[in-house]
Amino acid sequence: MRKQVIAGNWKMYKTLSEAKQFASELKAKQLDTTNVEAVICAPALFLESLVNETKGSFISIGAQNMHEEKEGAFTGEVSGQQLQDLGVSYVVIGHSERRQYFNETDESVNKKAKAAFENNLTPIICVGESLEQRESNETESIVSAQTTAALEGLSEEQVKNTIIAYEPIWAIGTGKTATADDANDVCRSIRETILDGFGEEVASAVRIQYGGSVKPENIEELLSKEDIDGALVGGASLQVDSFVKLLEAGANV
Ligand SMILES: O=C(CO)COP(=O)(O)O
Repeated sequence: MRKQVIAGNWKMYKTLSEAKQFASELKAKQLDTTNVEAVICAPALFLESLVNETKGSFISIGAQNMHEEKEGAFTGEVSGQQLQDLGVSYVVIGHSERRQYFNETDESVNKKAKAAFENNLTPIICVGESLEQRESNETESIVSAQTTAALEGLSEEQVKNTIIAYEPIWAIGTGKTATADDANDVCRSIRETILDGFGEEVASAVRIQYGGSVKPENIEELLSKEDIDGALVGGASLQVDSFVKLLEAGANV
């Protein structure tokens, strides 16, 4: 059975003191995390403090982006090497907000995925269609093309250790969630794309999250589906109580 991954994507929210407060409250919770991985993907500025605050606990820390080069004259950017050195263990790559506002492309996503593995970071690679694409029945072809491009040139072992987050753009921050069956159908099609490219063993190991208005009220149904192995959560990850409920749902699948 694949272990569930519940990751909070804090986006550009919280101050450092709020972030530290969140981590210390969450760490104090008694949670059985045998069947779930808990990840907080925070603004780069908070990563070092959060790694220190959560050391030895069930919580892992992730970044929300990285640059593909190891180092260089790239003002304002953060490298995989720098993240690894801080003790960060996950990195979100190709979030739709970065594709939309910061010119992230399938090609840069692929370069970043490779750089993540070079620095022992687990990539959470985001794919997803717009409302227009969904309405013209292009969802599976778009998502499949994004997945293929993102994973190009990775080894079987690396793909097994990749997390794919299926986030339909129209469901992000809108309160609209894909139905659990629709989300599962797209997650299954992502797994089939991986099966075609990398074979059965890899496809059955890779974890595929759903993201887009996930909250305590809808997570159980989503996680009950065969091909959904966790959630990437924005708004509902910002409060400790709500994040704990999401983790409990993951632990109880
Ligand atoms: O973009 C998301 C997570 O990466 C989803 O955000 P919401 O959960 O706020 O819809």
